[in-house]
Amino acid sequence: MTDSVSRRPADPLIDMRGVGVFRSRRWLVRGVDLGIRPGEIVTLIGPNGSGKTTTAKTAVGILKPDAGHVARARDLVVGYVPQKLSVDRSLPLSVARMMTLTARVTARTIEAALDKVGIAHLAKAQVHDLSGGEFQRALLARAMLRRPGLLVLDEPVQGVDFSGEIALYELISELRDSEGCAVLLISHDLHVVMAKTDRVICLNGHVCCEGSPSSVAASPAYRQLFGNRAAEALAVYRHRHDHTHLPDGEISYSDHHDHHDHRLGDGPCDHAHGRPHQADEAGRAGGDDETSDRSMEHNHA
Ligand SMILES: Nc1ncnc2c1ncn2[C@@H]1O[C@H](COP(=O)(O)OP(=O)(O)OP(=O)(O)O)[C@@H](O)[C@H]1O
Repeated sequence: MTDSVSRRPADPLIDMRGVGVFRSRRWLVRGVDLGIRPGEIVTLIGPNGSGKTTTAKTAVGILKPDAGHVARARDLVVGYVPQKLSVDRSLPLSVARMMTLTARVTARTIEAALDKVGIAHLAKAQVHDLSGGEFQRALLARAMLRRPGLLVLDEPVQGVDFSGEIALYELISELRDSEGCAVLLISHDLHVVMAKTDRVICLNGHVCCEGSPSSVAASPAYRQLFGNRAAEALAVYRHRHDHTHLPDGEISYSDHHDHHDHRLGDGPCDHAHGRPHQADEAGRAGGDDETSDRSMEHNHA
């Protein structure tokens, strides 16, 4: 069920409760709670196929949930940059022209939008000549033309090298500040993206855990993994995986709770009640740690 609600300033832009998406006789995601407030940067992380794109698409209304409830602010404008884009980069197409494919805008508006993302000088360049980072910036500029209240970026650093990744995340954070939009980011990059993220949600068919990156970045375990230099600029998220994913999408908890109740909230996470794990202020998550194992694989620092 999907609702649209009129919004007071503090209300969430998106509020998903117990959302499930069922396709091809299985739950792609199940029991997902996700809230996005105005101006917030929320990052969805998780392994391939863990349901990040499915969750984001359901959040913005591209997919209809088969269970649960999604409420969206009635006046919400979404700028969505998908993971795969239908722009054929081999066709002759200038950057400025690409900007007009999804919106009727003046040359001046295009120039201003490209300027905001630092590629005003590339307006006449061919899309197929752009570097990975420049292309992502052009896509960002295009999405911003709608003046979105929520910018959704599915893997925005594809084809971008490590220093380009950092610059792009910085740009996303600057855009949030200058344009006042919330951002929903999807990323594999556990370590880089989180320095610019307010809240991280780890997905694996359901919400495994969530928390603030700063609490995690302060963790001694993180410094041990990535070193002090990395800790200053980057952050990683650790969590205790204390449950088993059953084939039917249900979650079995080691503490005998065989159904889950993954409520989003600001308070501490109580695993005894089957809620997603939340790192404490010192970033201690304890237990076995598959997320930080993955983050080690992604560490280019
Ligand atoms: N329409 C569909 N019908 C059946 N299965 C689907 C459909 N869409 C996605 N899936 C499957 O659902 C799972 C979750 O897909 P999704 O794209 O949401 O994952 P993801 O976490 O974004 O993955 P990645 O990091 O690889 O992009 C995958 O196993 C995918 O193959």
